[in-house]
Amino acid sequence: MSSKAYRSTRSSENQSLSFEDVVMTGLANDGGLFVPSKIPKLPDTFLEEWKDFSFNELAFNILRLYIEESEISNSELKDLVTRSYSTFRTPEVTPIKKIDDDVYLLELFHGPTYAFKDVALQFVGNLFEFFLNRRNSKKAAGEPKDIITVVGATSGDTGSAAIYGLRGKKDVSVFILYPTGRISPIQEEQMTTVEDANVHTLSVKGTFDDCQDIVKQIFGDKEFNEKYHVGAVNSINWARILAQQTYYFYSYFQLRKQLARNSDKVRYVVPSGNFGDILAGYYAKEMGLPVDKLIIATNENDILDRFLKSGRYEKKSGDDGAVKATHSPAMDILISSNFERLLWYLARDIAAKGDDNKAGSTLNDWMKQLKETGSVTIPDEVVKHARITFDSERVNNEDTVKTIRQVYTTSSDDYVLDPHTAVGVATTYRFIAKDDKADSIKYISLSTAHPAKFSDVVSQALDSVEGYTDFIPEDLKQLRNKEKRIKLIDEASLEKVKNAIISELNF
Ligand SMILES: Cc1ncc(COP(=O)(O)O)c(C=O)c1O
Ligand SMILES: N[C@@H](CCOP(=O)(O)O)C(=O)O
Repeated sequence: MSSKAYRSTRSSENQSLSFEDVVMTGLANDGGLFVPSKIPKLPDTFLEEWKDFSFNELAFNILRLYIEESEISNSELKDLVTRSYSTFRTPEVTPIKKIDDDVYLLELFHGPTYAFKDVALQFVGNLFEFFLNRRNSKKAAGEPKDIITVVGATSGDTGSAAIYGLRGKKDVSVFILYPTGRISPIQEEQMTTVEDANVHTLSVKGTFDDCQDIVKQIFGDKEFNEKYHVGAVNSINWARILAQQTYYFYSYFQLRKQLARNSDKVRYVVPSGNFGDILAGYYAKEMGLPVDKLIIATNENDILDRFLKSGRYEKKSGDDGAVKATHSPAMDILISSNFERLLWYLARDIAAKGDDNKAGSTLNDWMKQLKETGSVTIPDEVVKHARITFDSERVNNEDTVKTIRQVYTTSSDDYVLDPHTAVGVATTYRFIAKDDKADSIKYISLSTAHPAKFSDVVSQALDSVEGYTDFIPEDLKQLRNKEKRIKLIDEASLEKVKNAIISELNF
């Protein structure tokens, strides 16, 4: 099987789907996520040959390993990459920033919506347009055109990044569900002030998990899907995970250049919720990028940290089992959808001894158990295997605030972290405290959003520090003066969301 052919994590039959199929379908109709069963290997010479590549050149080369040339030619792919990253505020797209001798931040917030999601969603927006244009240009006059109705769930950042990636695109409508009152005011303004007629925001009374669940149910609704051609912008869409791999490579080479040596081990620390961002790092490592460890940093919604420590994947948080509202709200998630992709590889390589189809049926059983009982215990040998690559920590609100203050007061340039990034940096410092000093280890901690998006928490951390004044980029400040368009859905109900979508589409 080629690395450019895809299958569902829940299928126990041979499957070989194209990149276009998986991008445009989003979620498999058996409820599984699409994966390339074979992860491509980097060319032997990549460390030397790719080290001076620009962000765009690296992105092109990585994407090429996963997409057939017969689907997207070299010149088309180069054009998609160039257009996607021309919207960033820095030519480096995702620069790294040294905050002390052992810690570097990977700044992923230089795109249009100031969040790491832009790296993938600028590309995904252009991909949807590319595939739709090509399909529609082949239609005879009078034949109905292909359209896509994107339905996404957000805990704050995916929504605006998707909207900015898709606004005004021909034949695309976008519906974004977000939990009422559980996103920051700027995030809400970013999503609801966009005037393009193809953009719709639905504020749903419930949690992010309710919104994500409704989105997945909409994908499973055959009749609705056939009529409206539902598309995904969440990281259930493989193109999101693929595009997020680029910055692991780019940051690795930037670090090597700054250190001017190759001897140190490199670890990535990733503030995690839906497990998409760190999963991109897993692919990069499996492809051959020399990464020592991938470290999951969770807030108090800690399903991932609990899994690595106990082997039990269990949907609960806090004493009452409900999702906690934390200082890093974009990670207030009980079930991490992309974890299923990692479990598939672990099941295939360990429990199913390399058999793709057996891995599909194992995964299906695990996911059924999780749905029916709220938890699943994964076999020991599988968990042990996961621990070779992954480690984890859980960071509470107090430590999040402390870390923002610590980095601001100790950095030479008064550096301000956003609270999600602070969860990662707090985790990084805990690992440094327990490191084996015989080894030289460098940490790249992912900085996933601009602090201005979460100014309440940042103010809580820094208002009492002498000399601190908050900084909000001018374009974000301007949003306050714009009119908001919000449709309230007063219950987390599939029917109510579907009806809202249908009535907006027919308006
Ligand atoms: C700012 C921020 N940091 C971290 C995360 C967690 O990333 P992931 O859901 O890919 O694990 C999110 C949400 O996706 C986010 O918006
Ligand atoms: N934190 C996310 C939640 C959705 O995750 P996704 O990566 O699957 O789109 C957000 O900000 O919306």
